[in-house]
Amino acid sequence: MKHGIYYSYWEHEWSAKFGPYVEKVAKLGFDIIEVAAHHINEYSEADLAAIKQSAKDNGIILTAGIGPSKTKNLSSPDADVRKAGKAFFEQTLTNVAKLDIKTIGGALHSYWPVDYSKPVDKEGDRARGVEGIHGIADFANDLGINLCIEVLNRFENHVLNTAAEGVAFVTEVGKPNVKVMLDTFHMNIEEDSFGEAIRTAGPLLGHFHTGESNRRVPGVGRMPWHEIGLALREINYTGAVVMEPFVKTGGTIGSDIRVWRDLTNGADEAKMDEDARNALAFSRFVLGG
Ligand SMILES: O=C(CO)[C@H](O)[C@H](O)[C@H](O)CO
Ligand SMILES: [Mn+2]
Repeated sequence: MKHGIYYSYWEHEWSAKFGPYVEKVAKLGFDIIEVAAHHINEYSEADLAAIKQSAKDNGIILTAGIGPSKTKNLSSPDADVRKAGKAFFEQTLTNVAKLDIKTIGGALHSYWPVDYSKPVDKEGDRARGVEGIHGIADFANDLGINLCIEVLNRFENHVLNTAAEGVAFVTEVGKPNVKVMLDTFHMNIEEDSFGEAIRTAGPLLGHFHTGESNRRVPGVGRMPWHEIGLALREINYTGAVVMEPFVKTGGTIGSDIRVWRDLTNGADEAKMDEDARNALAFSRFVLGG
């Protein structure tokens, strides 16, 4: 098991440059940095080459996260949007591969966060989502990338809210590089049992996000970490465990994540770093790896 952190912990915008964080997370002791792929198509070839080299020099693996915008929604009822989504993913995956990234996770099958001022068509969106993911899976596979379909809570997405729904979706897609992704923050809202949800995903679990129920770093709240660690060991999970803390107000990240109060307790960057380092030690101990 390898442990990582989403660099957005320190940032306010998904567009924030992730290059400088490679060295920072290495110094904190992480194995992985997760980067936002939302704006990767704006990086130059030279930028991508430099980041890849920095990861190599620092012994860091990169993974990618993405919340596709409404205009790139693979499950949209509008065929032009689906087409734009496919083109966007092909370009994004091509650039992601330049960083040797083997895992991209998020609401790849839909868009995020969902606009609930419009009527919801769960069945239709799900069917088009299966088709959309099926349509980009081989492209990703040829680049050596796994598509990890994130199960989100009801307030952020309607298509997949439970591990069981994630497993049914991924099974229907039926491609070896399309996997289920779970996140303890979302599971805490939707699942009856953390252990059971992880066992339900079993060998299909491709990526795992962690955070407390208020999205603070693992180890400071009331998440049942021992139960989660036992279940991950039971299914012999050897993939990435990426903590995804969101503690700062402001910017697009603050508003997309609905962070309306300072969850850092006024921490400066040094204290944020220390919190991340402590959360990593806690995660290695309780979850393994
Ligand atoms: O858990 C999440 C959203 O609540 C997601 O992992 C990411 O934050 C989102 O896809 C943006 O990268
Ligand atoms: Mn997540």
